[in-house]
Amino acid sequence: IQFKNKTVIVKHFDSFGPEQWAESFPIANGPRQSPIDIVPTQAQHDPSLKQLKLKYDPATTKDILNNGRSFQVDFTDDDSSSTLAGGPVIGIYRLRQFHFHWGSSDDKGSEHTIAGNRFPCELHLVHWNTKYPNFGEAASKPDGLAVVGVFLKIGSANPRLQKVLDALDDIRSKGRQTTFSNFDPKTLLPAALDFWTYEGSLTTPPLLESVTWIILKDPVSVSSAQMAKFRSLLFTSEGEAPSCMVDNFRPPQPLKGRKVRASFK
Ligand SMILES: CCCCCCc1ccc(S(N)(=O)=O)cc1
Ligand SMILES: [Zn+2]
Repeated sequence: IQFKNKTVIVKHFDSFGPEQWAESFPIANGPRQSPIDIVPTQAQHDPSLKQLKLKYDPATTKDILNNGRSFQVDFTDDDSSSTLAGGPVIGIYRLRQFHFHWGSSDDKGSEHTIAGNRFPCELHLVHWNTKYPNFGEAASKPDGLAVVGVFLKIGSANPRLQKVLDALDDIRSKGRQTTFSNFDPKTLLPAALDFWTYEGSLTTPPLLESVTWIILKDPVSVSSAQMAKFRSLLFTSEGEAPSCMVDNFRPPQPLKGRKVRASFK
């Protein structure tokens, strides 16, 4: 908030897109920002990368929330019932939440792109390193977070998404939250867990450079009708002039010399 000749200028991230974030978060122009454009021919196959080990317990599902930027399904993370290990990471990372990014039309929406190709939607499964006491602490460490990214491409309706999409009616507006239980995020993943990996950041403020990104090569399907359901959410709270929650993706950022490794040939 700035006071200028007695008028108040209030800046919210939500009403200021990615181009303005650097004003409040200089790290927006940092050396390891996300997302990036992945160029498969320039990724280096690393045979030393381990197999990705994802172990999710549906009983850790806590709730589903519209946070005004996306919607997320939260998981209890006070024990290691739902974890990520192997792949590029050392140690055990606990699942905290998953959320999505999508466009106002099917030709855009993903944050990462593949050789310039955009997908209509991208799923992020957010995990934190158990060498730190909690998510908030981990979020500020260079090896604190690991996010698995999954592309969604237009095709047949995805039955695995339906339980999530059916809950959206209860969380249309910012700040709305409802119970959500017994969900296995593994059902949202493709059959093969081949991935690209690189060191990056959160893709929304505070843009902290604490994320080991693990982007799955194979997309999962979503139908255009299901995409319309995502677009029925609102950025705005009840009582505010409604604004459809669409285009909540940050565009690709400069690679700045980083190497992208592939787990597959
Ligand atoms: C100390 C508070 C940090 C809150 C960080 C919330 C957040 C989580 C994941 C992502 S994303 N899109 O990179 O997966 C962005 C933001
Ligand atoms: Zn995200």
